Amino acid sequence: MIAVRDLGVSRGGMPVLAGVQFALSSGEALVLRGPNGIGKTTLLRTLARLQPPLCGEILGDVDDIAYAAHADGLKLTLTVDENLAFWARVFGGGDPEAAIRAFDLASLRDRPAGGLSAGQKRRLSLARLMVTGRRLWILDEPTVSLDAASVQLFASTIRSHLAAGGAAIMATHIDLGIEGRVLDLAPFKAKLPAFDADDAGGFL
Ligand SMILES: Nc1ncnc2c1ncn2[C@@H]1O[C@H](COP(=O)(O)OP(=O)(O)OP(=O)(O)O)[C@@H](O)[C@H]1O
Repeated sequence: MIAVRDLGVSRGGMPVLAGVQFALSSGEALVLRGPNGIGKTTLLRTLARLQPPLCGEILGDVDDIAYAAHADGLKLTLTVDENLAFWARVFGGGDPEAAIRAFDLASLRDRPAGGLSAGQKRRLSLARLMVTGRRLWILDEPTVSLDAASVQLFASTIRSHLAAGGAAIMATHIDLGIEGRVLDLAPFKAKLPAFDADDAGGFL
């Protein structure tokens, strides 16, 4: 569903990761691991084509991708129901009622998203993925703000998505109990360009 060859990514003009390679098929999950600042968000944004790669290739259809960033990206004045209906209309995808059930949102359906708690907003944001109908979910720290029960709802949604032929790439520090591969990004840390003292002129 997606394959990456010799990919280099950058942030703020600086190389962050180099030589990243992997391929992911339908039904598979890939978890990105690595310390703070290694480049998980930068890689996910690049895979979602929100920023261009520094070098290398990303193979796969961008229209397969639904991306959920750190920020929840909700329409704060719309209700839970209206948010899901909006995204279902935009993507022409899945069933909002299934998403409401999967993330236990029935009792919140008439509440404006702006009036939800952080964890409730996160549940709505993840429910949104289901109505996109997209096959490849790219998720940045999806469980932030979720309580233990909501983490289980999320894990079970991911399992169903994989079983239905979807795929997921996510950065998370917690073990979701999902069968999947782990990609440690530490070995792909980009080397900074060598410092040339001659170029520093009279500044040293
Ligand atoms: N807005 C920015 N401008 C410039 N550099 C940035 C910016 N945001 C992040 N960086 C730098 O880019 C590098 C990669 O950051 P990134 O957010 O991708 O890491 P991460 O692995 O997702 O980190 P975390 O686990 O803390 O979320 C880091 O060295 C970081 O300092």
